[in-house]
Amino acid sequence: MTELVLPNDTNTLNNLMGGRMMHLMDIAAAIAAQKHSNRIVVTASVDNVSFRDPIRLGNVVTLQAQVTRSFSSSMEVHIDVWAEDIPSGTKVKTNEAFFTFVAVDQSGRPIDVPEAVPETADEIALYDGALRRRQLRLVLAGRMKPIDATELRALFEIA
Ligand SMILES: CC(=O)SCCNC(=O)CCNC(=O)[C@H](O)C(C)(C)COP(=O)(O)OP(=O)(O)OC[C@H]1O[C@@H](n2cnc3c(N)ncnc32)[C@H](O)[C@@H]1OP(=O)(O)O
Repeated sequence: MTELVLPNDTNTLNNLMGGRMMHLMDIAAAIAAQKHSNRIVVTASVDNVSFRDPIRLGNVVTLQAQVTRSFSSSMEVHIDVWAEDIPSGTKVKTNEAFFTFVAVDQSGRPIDVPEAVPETADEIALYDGALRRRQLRLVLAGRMKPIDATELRALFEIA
C-alpha cells in the first residue's frame, strides 16, 4: 500500500503523526489478513510499534504486510514501513510491527482460517518465531498462563 504524506497528516514539525501511521499500518495489515482468510477480520492486538525516524511531509510511504502464520481463527501479520523522499531518491525503513487479526463471521464470532505456508527463508524465519510471539502476547494480555507458554519458556531455558 502506498500513501503520500499530506499537510493534514502531520504535526507542527511537518512529520507524519504516529496515530496516522498506525492507522495506515492497521489498514495494510488488515488487507493482508483479509486476503489470506477471505473473511472479515478484526484487529485483536498490536505488538510494539517503534518510530525510528520521522516521516516528512511530502514523503511517499510504502507499507508491506504479510501473514506470517495462522492459528485457529487468528493470523499474525508482519508489516514493514518505508519512507521515500522522491527528489533525493532516499528510502528508509521507519517502522516495523506485528499485528494479530481474527477472522470473524457475520455475527462477529471467530471462525477458522487456512494455514499459511512459508516458502522463502525469511518467511520460514517469521513463521518459526510466530508461536513464541503469540504466547508472549497472550501472556501479556492475560489470556495465557506463563506456565503454559512452553515455546517462550524454552527461549529463556526456564525448566
Ligand atoms: C480492522 C479493525 O480495526 S477492527 C476494529 C478493532 N478491533 C475490534 O473491534 C476487535 C474487538 N475484539 C473482538 O471482537 C474479540 O475480542 C475477538 C474476536 C478479537 C476475540 O474474541 P474472543 O471471544 O476472545 O474469542 P476467542 O477467545 O475464541 O479467541 C479467538 C482468537 O483470538 C485470539 N485473541 C484474542 N485476544 C487476543 C489478543 N489480545 N492478542 C492476540 N490474539 C488474541 C485468540 O488467541 C484466538 O486465536 P486462535 O483462534 O487462533 O487460537
